[in-house]
Amino acid sequence: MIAAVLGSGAWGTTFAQVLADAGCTVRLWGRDEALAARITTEHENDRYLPGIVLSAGITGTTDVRAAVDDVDLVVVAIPSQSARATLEPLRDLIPDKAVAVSLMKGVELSTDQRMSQVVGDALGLPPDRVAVVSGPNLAGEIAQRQPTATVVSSSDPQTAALVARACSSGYFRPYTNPDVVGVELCGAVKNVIALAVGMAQGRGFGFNTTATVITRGLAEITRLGLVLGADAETFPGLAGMGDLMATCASPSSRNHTLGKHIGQGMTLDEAIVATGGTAEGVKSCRSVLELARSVDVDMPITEAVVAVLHEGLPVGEMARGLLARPQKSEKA
Ligand SMILES: NC(=O)c1ccc[n+]([C@@H]2O[C@H](COP(=O)([O-])OP(=O)(O)OC[C@H]3O[C@@H](n4cnc5c(N)ncnc54)[C@H](O)[C@@H]3O)[C@@H](O)[C@H]2O)c1
Ligand SMILES: O=P(O)(O)OC[C@H](O)CO
Repeated sequence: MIAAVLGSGAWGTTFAQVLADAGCTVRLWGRDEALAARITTEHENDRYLPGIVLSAGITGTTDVRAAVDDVDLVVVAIPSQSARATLEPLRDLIPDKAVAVSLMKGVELSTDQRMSQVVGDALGLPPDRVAVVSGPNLAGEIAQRQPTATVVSSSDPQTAALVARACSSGYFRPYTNPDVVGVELCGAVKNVIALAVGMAQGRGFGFNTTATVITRGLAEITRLGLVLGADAETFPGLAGMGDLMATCASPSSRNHTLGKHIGQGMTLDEAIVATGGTAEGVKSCRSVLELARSVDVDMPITEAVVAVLHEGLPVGEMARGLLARPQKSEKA
């Protein structure tokens, strides 16, 4: 199979490597010409994955037309809020046989759409030609070929199976799941929960607080997902609990790290610079909250993250506010 990966950041480059190791010919598109040349000739992406020797089966390019010519897979790994504008000009260039794959974990501001919806809209593809990949997939570990599993989801089982075959290797094990809504919401909202965990840890709180935020975070992801038609079995799976555990535990998670900087007293601008890379939850917390409000779902942790990052709530007030809410049943 021939794959074009759009976005030569940490995850796009790592997934290009996964595809190459699984036997695909991979064209990795990015905007930086010097970096694209180094990917092709030196087999390295020193900006995002320093120290990793990339497979010789990956060619870097800045020519998006050439990248998608006659491909079987168009894989998208750019920040969620930039996806639509980047993809729309490619609408007439996607081969009839090709399937699009979103690696992004966000919700679009202004439309509140999940990224598979944005990709389908922007490229003019029906849902059965779009898949998503989401799970406990920290790029730095996978780039070192450490073993992990993931979830490939599409409304069309054949599309999911095709993408799973394309990325399956000795260290990367995809499971398929038809619940696109659940898989994508898990990926987007766990970033918001990881921000909250980071904030708590930055304030000096310990494991009980971390476990509380993760567990109640999963409860709020589940509440939103079920109202939007997701399958309850997705949430304790790899895309749900699996990814929450990885992102909330790892110091290499950008969302977790950014939250920690905020907890330690940085402003949002300072924390973005200190973190580097894309922390999707910073923007998606707003669209997730909007989505939740549109279907009348209570998401107190998400609401608190929005209040701290975008509405001036002092981070020291966050725990007090969450714990002062009225008593309720754990199952409500
Ligand atoms: N890094 C991970 O471990 C990881 C794992 C799974 C999913 N993801 C998701 O993958 C997506 C991409 O994350 P990443 O880690 O690769 O981010 P990154 O910050 O490492 O790289 C982003 C890439 O997108 C490019 N880019 C930025 N704005 C652009 C624009 N307007 N048009 C075109 N290209 C643009 C950047 O130059 C860079 O190459 C995010 O949605 C993230 O949540 C990341
Ligand atoms: O570094 P983060 O916080 O974007 O998380 C990376 C992946 O989504 C973990 O699965």
